[in-house]
Amino acid sequence: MNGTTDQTRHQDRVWSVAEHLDDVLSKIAPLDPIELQLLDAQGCVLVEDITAPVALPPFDNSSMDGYAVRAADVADATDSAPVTLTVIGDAAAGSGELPAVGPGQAVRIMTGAPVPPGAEAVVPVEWTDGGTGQGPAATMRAHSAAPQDAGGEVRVHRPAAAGAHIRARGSDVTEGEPALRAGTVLGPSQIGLLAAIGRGTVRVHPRPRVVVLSTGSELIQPGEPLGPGEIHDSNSFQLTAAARDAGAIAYRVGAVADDADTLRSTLEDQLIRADILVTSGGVSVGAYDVVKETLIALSATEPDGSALAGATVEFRRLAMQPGKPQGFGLIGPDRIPLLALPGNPVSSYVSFELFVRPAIRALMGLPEIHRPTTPARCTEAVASSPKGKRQFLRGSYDADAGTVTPVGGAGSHLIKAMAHANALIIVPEDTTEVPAGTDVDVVLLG
Ligand SMILES: Nc1nc2c(c(=O)[nH]1)N[C@H]1C(S)=C(S)[C@@H](COP(=O)(O)OP(=O)(O)OC[C@H]3O[C@@H](n4cnc5c(N)ncnc54)[C@H](O)[C@@H]3O)O[C@H]1N2
Ligand code: MOO
Repeated sequence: MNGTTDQTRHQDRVWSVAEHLDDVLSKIAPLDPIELQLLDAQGCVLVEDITAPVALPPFDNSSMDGYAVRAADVADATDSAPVTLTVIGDAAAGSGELPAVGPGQAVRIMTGAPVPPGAEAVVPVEWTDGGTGQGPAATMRAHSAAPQDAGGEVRVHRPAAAGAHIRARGSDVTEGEPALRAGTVLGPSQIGLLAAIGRGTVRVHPRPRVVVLSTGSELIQPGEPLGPGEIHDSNSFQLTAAARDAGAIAYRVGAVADDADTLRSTLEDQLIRADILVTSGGVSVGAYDVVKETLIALSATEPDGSALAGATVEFRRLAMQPGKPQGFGLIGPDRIPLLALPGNPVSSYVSFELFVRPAIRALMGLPEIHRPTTPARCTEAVASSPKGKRQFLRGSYDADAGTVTPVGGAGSHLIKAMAHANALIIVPEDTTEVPAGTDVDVVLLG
């Protein structure tokens, strides 16, 4: 295959945003499931149906601090004629051995403690004198200060029907019941349920490991002083943060100089820990666009067992602004997806949001892979938008007002405007201006 001719043919064609996205997603499937500890599985998609091996609650227990009693004993209790019961002991949460409650007896019981045999109801402490003999109590006295309250007598001022203030075994989950279905995204409450039914680990699609690599000989690590012509590497930070935000485990590789050998060896080194590779810069038509040069060369090489030969990365122009030049393909023996994003900071971030984020979420098997889009009234006019390109302008979306206001201009170097925006305003391909007050679609950035 003649790689250069092939690439030239692809460069003649302009791809729509949807075509490029479809191409990326068509080559991505959810990662093979693995067994993870509960907290490591947060945000991941369950791949197994989970059946509860135990009932929840596992035993009848009290929902109040009070006294476990026989219902008939307290049926006639009133403020003016309290019923006096003999306290035969305490049932605290975690109590294993419980005294049996006979006629005329009560067990002092704490919230969550098992209901002792013989008891049918719990009378809250506020409906009793708490063992003090001094009228209705507000609380129990601490066991350390008043150990005698675990015995003696209690006066009950109100009746409690059978079952009152008792949480029945299995009233939440019955043993053998389906607890969670495969496909569930594990949030805090799902993780809580899994823990409650005793699961320590679960099978999920793991979070993808995303390696972010910026390129450019002008790039300096933040914190270091700049020399002539140099700028700080912001893309690798922004993209790594975006990868994390999308749900990935992200690794940031410091900026690689515009040198083919360095780029090749860095890619080789990074492949081992990547489920997806993201590069920024070097994809345009300049004389030092090393990402494009290197990956086209590797894609023109037949697979030969070496780490990078036989890659299938294509470079193409998209009908969008920012983000026109893009590269995408598979690389390495494990056919790792690589997305080569343009270097302009807004271009790389917008490209990430549109193409890399859905790819990460597809690798996780998530049901929702795209950012939500909503209509909004544009408060200001957009004087011009390039014909034939879908433009993504930075915007400030106001959910209460249902409006969006453009932030900064269209320039793909406007880092501050991006940082002050919370949405992308979509100006369709066939729209060249947007009068103030027009309804537009906006992508909500979180
Ligand atoms: N003759 C043409 N020139 C350009 C075209 C074109 O069609 N014809 N396309 C323009 C468009 S659109 C874009 S987008 C850029 C893409 O360029 P590259 O991907 O090759 O990116 P670089 O040249 O490496 O950098 C562009 C710009 O962004 C700055 N940059 C790069 N990396 C970082 C980083 N990690 N952190 C912060 N800033 C970064 C870089 O210094 C440049 O200013 O090409 C246009 N040119
Ligand atoms: O995509 Mo370039 O992204 O228009 O600056």
